[in-house]
Amino acid sequence: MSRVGVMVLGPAGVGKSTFCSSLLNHIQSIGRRAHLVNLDPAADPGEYEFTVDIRDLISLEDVMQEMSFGPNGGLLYCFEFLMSHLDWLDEEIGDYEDEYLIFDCPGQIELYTHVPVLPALAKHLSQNLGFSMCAAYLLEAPFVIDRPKFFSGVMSAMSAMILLELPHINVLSKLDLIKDDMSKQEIKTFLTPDASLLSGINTTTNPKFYDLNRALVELIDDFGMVQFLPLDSTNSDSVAMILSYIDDITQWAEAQEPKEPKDDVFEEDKEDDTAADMIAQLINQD
Ligand SMILES: Nc1nc2c(ncn2[C@@H]2O[C@H](COP(=O)(O)OP(=O)(O)OP(=O)(O)O)[C@@H](O)[C@H]2O)c(=O)[nH]1
Ligand SMILES: [Mg+2]
Repeated sequence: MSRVGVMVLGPAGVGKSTFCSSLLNHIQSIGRRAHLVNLDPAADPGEYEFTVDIRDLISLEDVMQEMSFGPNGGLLYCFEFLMSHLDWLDEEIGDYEDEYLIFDCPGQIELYTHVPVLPALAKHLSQNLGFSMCAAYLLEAPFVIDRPKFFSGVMSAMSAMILLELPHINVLSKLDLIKDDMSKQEIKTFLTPDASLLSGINTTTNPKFYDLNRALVELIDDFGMVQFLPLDSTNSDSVAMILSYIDDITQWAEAQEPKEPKDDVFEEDKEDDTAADMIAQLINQD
């Protein structure tokens, strides 16, 4: 028996809620159980059907009206309020077993870079409620194909990875919007960033930043943990491929009924092939 929690993170508008909904639909379509948990106190009312919704506890609109906070201060207040009412969350989450809970998070970047509320929440879910937690950090492809923006996105992804200390995948969303306009090789450079990015970024920045560019590229290369999975939320195969990675890092399969060792090996090989095929197909590779 196990329960998995996926925190879907990333800057504003990158496609988090769309991905959460596509992931939910896909998990349900393959006969598994999943639920959406909304952690965005400013989400549009009625856009998606959430099983658990922070707006039932506190909404940003009320906080801004009653406490005279602005949107960012109000959001932090909402999270602090949630952290001091975790018994509410525990009760709402209940006793789901063998299920996925998909946490749709707000797009305010400070939540992933230096405010410690999300790490504290993730810790509560894993240590006190027994969730196998992971993070999916989204950056949108049309934004990050501009090299300097790609670097700022990668730094924010690394920052979330370090702050949250969770098993982590990075996702390059909205790939459908760029894949016809870029070469396969270029897209691959963004999916698996390495030292070859340096020449690309130097052509678009002032020479006085070359040393900084080199230091950043070396940091990303040395860190060696930044890779992106391609996502087109309208393509169910793409969502299936990302789910196979989430299953892997949360050890979903291991927690299910034991299988014959021979079957296990076969299934693992098959899954790896499917993921590699899918990535190649999404970036139009042979
Ligand atoms: N073409 C394309 N558009 C997408 C994709 N995913 C999301 N979008 C669009 O991008 C816009 C923002 O999507 P959301 O899912 O609301 O993004 P979000 O990250 O939840 O936004 P915030 O919660 O405001 O931070 C919407 O218009 C979506 O339809 C995708 O894979 N491809
Ligand atoms: Mg959203």
